[in-house]
Amino acid sequence: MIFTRTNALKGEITVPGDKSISHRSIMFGALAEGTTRVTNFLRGADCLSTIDCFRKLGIDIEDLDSEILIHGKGLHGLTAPSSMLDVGNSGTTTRLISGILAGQRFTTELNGDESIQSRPMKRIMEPLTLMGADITSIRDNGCAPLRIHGQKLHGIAYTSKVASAQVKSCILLAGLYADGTTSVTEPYLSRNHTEIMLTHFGADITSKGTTATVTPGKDLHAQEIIVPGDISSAAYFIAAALMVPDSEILIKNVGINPTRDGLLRVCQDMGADITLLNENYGNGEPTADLLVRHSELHGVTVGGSVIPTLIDELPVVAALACFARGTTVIRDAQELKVKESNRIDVMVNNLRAMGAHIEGTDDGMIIEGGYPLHGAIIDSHLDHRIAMTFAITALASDGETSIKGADCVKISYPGFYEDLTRLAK
Ligand SMILES: O=C(O)C1=C[C@@H](OP(=O)(O)O)[C@@H](O)[C@H](O)C1
Ligand SMILES: C=C(OP(=O)(O)O)C(=O)O
Repeated sequence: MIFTRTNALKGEITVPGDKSISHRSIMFGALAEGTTRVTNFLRGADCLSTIDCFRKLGIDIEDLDSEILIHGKGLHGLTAPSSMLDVGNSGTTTRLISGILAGQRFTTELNGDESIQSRPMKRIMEPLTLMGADITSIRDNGCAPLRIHGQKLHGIAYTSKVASAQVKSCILLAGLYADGTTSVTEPYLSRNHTEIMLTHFGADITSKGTTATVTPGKDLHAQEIIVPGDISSAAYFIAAALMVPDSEILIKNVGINPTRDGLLRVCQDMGADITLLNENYGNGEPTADLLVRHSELHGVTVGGSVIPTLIDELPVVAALACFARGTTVIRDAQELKVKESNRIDVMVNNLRAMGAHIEGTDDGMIIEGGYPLHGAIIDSHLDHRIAMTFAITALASDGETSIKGADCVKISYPGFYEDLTRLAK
C-alpha cells in the first residue's frame, strides 16, 4: 500500500471500540450467569479470536450487528473444547484465557500464529504454577502452544517483575477459582480494565496502589456493556493531526482511563494542542471527545510509571519525536521487544529508512527530531501498530512510502485506511 504527503486533516471521526475492553466483555460475559449485551464491540481479528475460543468452550455468542449477546453459563459452565483453541495473533486472548482455563475441570490446548508462538508465556506459567496449575509449553520453549490441565487452585500473593495487565488479569482470573484470596503487585500500575469490569460483574476485587486483590466465592452476573472508543486507535489520528500543518480534528467518544491516557499527557508535554470535551463516564470507564490541532512540538523524556499507560502508543511517540524540536528519549520500555514484533528494532530500522536520526537502546529509543522524513519501503513485520504508525508518518513526509503487509491493521482496526482517507482528503 502506498502513502504520500497530504493536506491538512479536517473533520470528525469516531474510532472503533477498545480492544482490551472488548476482549474482557466476552470473557467475563461467558463466566457470568445470564445474557451480557455488548455494544460498540471491536470486530478486529484479535477480539474475534476471543469469541471463537469461547464458542469452542461451549458458550453461545450471537453477533447481531448492533450488539453482541453472550449467553453466559456461570463460573463453572465452560465445557471441554473438541479441538485446540486458536488465539490467532492475540497476546491478550492467550494470557487471559490461560488464567481461566487453569481452574477448569478439563484439559485444553491452545496455539496461535507465528508471532504468538514466539511471545513469552513463562510470565504467566510461573504464577499459575505457584497457584497449583498444570500448564506446559508443548515445545518446552516458554511459548505457545500451551497445554493446560485444569486443577484446584490456591490463592497466592504474587509480585510481578513486569507491569503487565495481561499477567495481572491472568492471575486475577485464576484467582476466581482459587481456595483463598489472590493478590498481584506490579512495579507500576498497568491498565485496570479487568479490575473495573470484574467488579461490575459482581466479583470481589480491591485495588490499592499497584496491588489488585481478588477474593473468590462471588458469582458473576450478566451486564450491559458499552465499549468506549479505543485510545490506542485514536493515537494514529492524534499524531497525524499534530504532524500535518493546519490540521484540526475531533475524535469522538475516546476512552481516557488514566491507566491508558499516557499518550495525551506525553503529547501535551511535547507542546501539543489537545482539548478534552464532553467528558463522560460509563461502566466505570471515563470517555471524552478529543479536539486535536497541529502543533509545534519539542522533545521530551518518556519513562517510568507512564510507560504502561501508553505501551502500545510508543511507536507513535517515536514517529512524533521525528517532528519535534530537540531530543526525545524513551526509556524503561523493554516490553516493546516482546510485542507482535520487536517494536524497538522495527521502529528504528523503518524510521531510519525514512531519514530519521534515531538510535535503539536496551530499553527504548533516542530520537533527534527536526530532520525532514522521506518515503521508503516499510516492513510492517505484520504488526498492526507498525503499519498504522507508518501510514500516518507518510502523510507528513516527502515522496512515496510503501508499507509491506499493510493488511495486518485488521487485527485491531479493520477500517483504518478508509477512516484515514476520509480525514486526509
Ligand atoms: O491487557 C490488555 O488488554 C493489554 C495489555 C498490554 O499488554 P501487556 O500486559 O503485555 O503489557 C497491551 O500491550 C495489549 O495490547 C493489551
Ligand atoms: C500488544 C498488543 O496486543 P496483544 O498483546 O493482545 O497481542 C497490541 O495490540 O499492540
